[in-house]
Amino acid sequence: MKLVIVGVGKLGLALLEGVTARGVIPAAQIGLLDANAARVEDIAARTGARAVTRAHLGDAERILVALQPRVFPEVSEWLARENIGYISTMAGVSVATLVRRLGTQRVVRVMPNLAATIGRSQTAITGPREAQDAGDLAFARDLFGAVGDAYELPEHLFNAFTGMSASGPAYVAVVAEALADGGVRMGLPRPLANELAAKLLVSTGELLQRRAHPGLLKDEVASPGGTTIAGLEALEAAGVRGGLMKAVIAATRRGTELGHDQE
Ligand SMILES: NC(=O)C1=CN([C@@H]2O[C@H](COP(=O)(O)OP(=O)(O)OC[C@H]3O[C@@H](n4cnc5c(N)ncnc54)[C@H](OP(=O)(O)O)[C@@H]3O)[C@@H](O)[C@H]2O)C=CC1
Ligand SMILES: O=C(O)[C@@H]1CCC=N1
Repeated sequence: MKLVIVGVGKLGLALLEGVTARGVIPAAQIGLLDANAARVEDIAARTGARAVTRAHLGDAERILVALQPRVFPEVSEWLARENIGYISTMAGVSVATLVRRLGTQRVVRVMPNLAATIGRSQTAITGPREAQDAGDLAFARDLFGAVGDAYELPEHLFNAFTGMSASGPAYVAVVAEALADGGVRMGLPRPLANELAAKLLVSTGELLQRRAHPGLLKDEVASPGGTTIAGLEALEAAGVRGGLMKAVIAATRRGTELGHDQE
């Protein structure tokens, strides 16, 4: 097997779907291992990947660890194998901790996001020299490059990347929900409001990619004395900018805490 995914939860499944949809690795060469065996059997039947047990782990070329950080100390006791490269998506868990608990330098720390499922993840990647020499870093670059954009990032920036980009879909979903709530408050039917909110985020994202600065788009929309500037005034009064900045700061700090917990 080219890859075994250990922990087929929300992210593990998103990666599996993204990878198999793009044919990066044939589904039959991907193993799946999770605490919930029935769920994995289901996913295996649906995707063509193989449900495996701990006994199969030695057959893997590489293992992708997509577990919650809190279970890693216990799982690492049976996960460690010789001659296997590991790729970890666990928030906060450092390369040093991975190396110590897995007993190998062949570790790659990555931080994708749920958009992997549609091939639009932004994934940070780092790893030590041994992971580079063994081809593990190149493997991760190819894998995550196939399900979005891969960025090699110094490890000291990983928690900031996590707090902004990996947690980001949740913040943006809250923005979408709140916009739709505003529309409903002003009389729009809920299905229409939800659809408009989702489309606004997609179209605005595409417009932003064409402009040098988000402020330019904001200025083009806001007419003097018009509706938008009145809305923007309300946003500033509610402290929305500071709130979003604080969300990234809090999530980054939480990443640091999670890392200390698993050392
Ligand atoms: N969700 C996201 O958007 C992102 C998550 N991450 C990181 O990826 C990791 C996974 O996140 P996410 O997918 O959301 O988490 P989930 O809780 O959805 O997935 C973890 C999976 O691991 C399973 N599991 C728990 N204990 C064991 C065990 N002992 N052996 C095998 N499987 C086990 C869980 O089963 P059960 O539910 O039955 O306990 C679950 O299916 C986390 O470390 C997170 O920090 C990184 C980027 C984005
Ligand atoms: O909330 C979390 O801890 C994980 C890491 C980034 C996104 N989800």
